[in-house]
Amino acid sequence: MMSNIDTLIEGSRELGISLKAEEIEKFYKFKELLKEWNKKINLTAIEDDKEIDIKHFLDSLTLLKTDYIKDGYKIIDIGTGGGFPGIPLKIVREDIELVLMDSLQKRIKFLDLVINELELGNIKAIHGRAEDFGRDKEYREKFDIAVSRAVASLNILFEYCLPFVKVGGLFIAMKGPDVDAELKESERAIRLLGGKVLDVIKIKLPLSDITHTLIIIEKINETLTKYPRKAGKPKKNPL
Ligand SMILES: C[S@@+](CC[C@H](N)C(=O)[O-])C[C@H]1O[C@@H](n2cnc3c(N)ncnc32)[C@H](O)[C@@H]1O
Repeated sequence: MMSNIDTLIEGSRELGISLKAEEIEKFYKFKELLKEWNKKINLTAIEDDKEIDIKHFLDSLTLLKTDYIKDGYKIIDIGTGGGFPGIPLKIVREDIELVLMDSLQKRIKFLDLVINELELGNIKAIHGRAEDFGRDKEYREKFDIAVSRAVASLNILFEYCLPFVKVGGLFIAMKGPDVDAELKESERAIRLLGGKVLDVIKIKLPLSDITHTLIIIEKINETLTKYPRKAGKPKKNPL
């Protein structure tokens, strides 16, 4: 059986990424912190080493299978939880400027510790709801790319995420294998928020038979000031 580190190395190679020794060390440290803190606060249901590698680390890195993430881009990870996909992305892409956002304070506290221990630069973790930050002028339409994994269904997620993206920028939703129905139901939301579907990419997770989907939305118009609506409203009454 492959050892822990082999899964990560082999799997990232399958994604076209060749990890440096110090990056592997950071993944390893991150995993130890994740497992340790998961005993105290709920961060992930996945606890097996190999599964963490595949379903958290490598899944996050599938973003780099696309060439949408350009050098020095300013990126926000909305509803990052235990740091996915943001932390793995930052470990291998020092060049990007990253904001991690989550509405649970305990998870932000954990991420501050991870950022510190892994000595990651040009990154911060902020506590709050997407609906509130999306109306804050320091964050609204300030990002080249917004990303989000496992946070809400698409019609809700677009209202959470598109307000952060600059016109000309992208929102990348990381989803499971079947997205057709969800995407169809969110056509109106995409349009109302100033977006347009640019690409739908199916990616097989390395060393597994799981297929995931990256939905790439281009921001073609400014988002109307009435969006996002008040905290809780997008989920209660999706567009
Ligand atoms: C199921 S977890 C997914 C975490 C991570 N993205 C992952 O894929 O492992 C969803 C996260 O989104 C956060 N969240 C849910 N609604 C939110 C909102 N309106 N604004 C900010 N964060 C939110 C939750 O606190 C939770 O940490």
